[in-house]
Amino acid sequence: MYDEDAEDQKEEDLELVWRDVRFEVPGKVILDNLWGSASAGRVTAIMGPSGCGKTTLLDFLAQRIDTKKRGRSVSGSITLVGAKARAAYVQQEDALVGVLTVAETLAVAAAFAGAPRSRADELVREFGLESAKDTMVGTIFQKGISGGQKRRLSIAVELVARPRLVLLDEPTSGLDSASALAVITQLSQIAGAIDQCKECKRVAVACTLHQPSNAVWALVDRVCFLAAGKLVYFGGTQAELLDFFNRCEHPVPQYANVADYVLSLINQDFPGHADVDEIVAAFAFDPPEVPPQLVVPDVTPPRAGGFSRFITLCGRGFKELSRDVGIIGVRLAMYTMLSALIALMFLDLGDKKGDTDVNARVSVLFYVAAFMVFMSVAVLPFYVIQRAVFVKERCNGAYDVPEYVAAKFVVALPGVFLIAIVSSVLIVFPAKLNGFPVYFLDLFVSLLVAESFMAFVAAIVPHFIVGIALAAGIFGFNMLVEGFFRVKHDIPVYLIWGYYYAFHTYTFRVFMHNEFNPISKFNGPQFRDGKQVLRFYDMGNVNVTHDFAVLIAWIVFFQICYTMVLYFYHTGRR
Ligand SMILES: Nc1ncnc2c1ncn2[C@@H]1O[C@H](COP(=O)(O)OP(=O)(O)OP(=O)(O)O)[C@@H](O)[C@H]1O
Repeated sequence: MYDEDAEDQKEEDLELVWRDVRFEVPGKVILDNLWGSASAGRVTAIMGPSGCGKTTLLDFLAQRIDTKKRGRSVSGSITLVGAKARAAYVQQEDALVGVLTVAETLAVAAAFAGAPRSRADELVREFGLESAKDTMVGTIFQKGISGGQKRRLSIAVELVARPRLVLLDEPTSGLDSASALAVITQLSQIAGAIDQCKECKRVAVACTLHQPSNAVWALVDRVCFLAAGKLVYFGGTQAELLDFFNRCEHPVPQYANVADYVLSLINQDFPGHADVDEIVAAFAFDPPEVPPQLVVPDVTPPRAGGFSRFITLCGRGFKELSRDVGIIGVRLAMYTMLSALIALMFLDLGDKKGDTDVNARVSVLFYVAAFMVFMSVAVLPFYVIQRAVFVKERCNGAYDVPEYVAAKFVVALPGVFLIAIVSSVLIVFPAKLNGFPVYFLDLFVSLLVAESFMAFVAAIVPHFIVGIALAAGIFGFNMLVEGFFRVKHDIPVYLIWGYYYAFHTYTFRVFMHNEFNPISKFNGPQFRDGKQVLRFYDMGNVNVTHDFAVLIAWIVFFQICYTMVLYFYHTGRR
């Protein structure tokens, strides 16, 4: 976005000017030679009927259009005149961490930005969020603050770093008229730096708006009306506007809501609209001359150091983990219940030495390697839900991809450890299986592979339902070829690659080796000792260290894939 050069910080006001903006996708011109500006101290509204290109224009101004996509043509200039400035973009959808309170959300935003904690308290007051300060934002399990409070919080989060240019997409969408007025009043005050601190400077605010009430309209200083991607009007909201529509022979009726009137004139989706092309042509207005200095490189917003951002991410992640029953509580309950049932099913198995007991041991180990690992799919929806927050924060420059991935991995460790230890204790001791430490470590590392795989899958799928289907399919295949249903030398040659590729194979082999290698005697006619069982399953030469190394390599591989997908595909550019 827009850069701030501290050395060159000028005191004068700034103005963002856009000219000749054109955006075309195959078969459609979405923005057609638009111009306009947003200047400090003013609220500029971008308005027009649904689908006219408001969000696209805002995305263009925020440099969030993916110009490299095939078939697209994007042109036009954005010029920042006057002081160099830092920009903030508030997207239409609220992407907030549900289990944090309002105060915590702002404190985390302040920590990412390297701003003092007092800045968070200031914003709580400025945005009228004091009564909801200690209330959670809200999750699918727990109702939190209201929609209006969420909107205000989303805006406040982006203002932590005191941007000089604020772009907002539909800041009043879904709000009742009183809340909408409160939000625009706040933005108007920020624009004019009214009642603000002495280091506050005037701010340029540009936002898209739908149907403003008269009270909201009175707070808008300039308006840019669009229709089907074309500029219908840009200028003041009072005499200048009335004058223009008078000249076009569409005078605004006395006492009418001006915005409603203009919107109904230019909305070509319904009958009763004016000849929009005529109005567009009538708006023959020369764009203002723009001084030559251009300041539009990518912005790196002010932020704390990399390690500090990583610590903030870990702190927030642990809070999420401890508060969101869905992430770990439900999974822990599932694993505990299932492990207890396994223990009941295979009670004292270690004391029994018949052939059917060999079968029971192999079965329980296969079941744990296959199904207990499979249950990791439960975490996938949470990764997908968290993605929206990641994209917003990354796009707004709060942190970079590597620290996010590293923090997510660190945060996952205690939960996976807890699940693995609870499950291992509940199964190994009642069933009297061998080698608790290796059994536990195998389950722990395998669950981490599955967790890393889920993170990767969650990053590549459009929706978690697709992710669950994809992960279930791949896990199903892995189970098929891991050496239980058919021992390695019986797997058809065209599927043997699956045996080596499936990480389940290595989990199962370590379990088997750990269980059967120490058993010196079986009573059955088929098996005399554990080594014979291992040979039967083509696992006589298993090297536990090698298999652990393969599992760890899978963790690293999936984490790298996860990082790459986030880096290249979740840029926030549309
Ligand atoms: N990448 C794209 N490819 C194809 N069409 C697009 C693309 N981006 C936007 N559009 C189309 O361009 C038009 C303008 O979209 P935009 O979201 O900017 O409208 P809007 O004015 O913000 O609408 P609303 O008020 O309903 O949110 C829409 O018809 C949309 O479908």
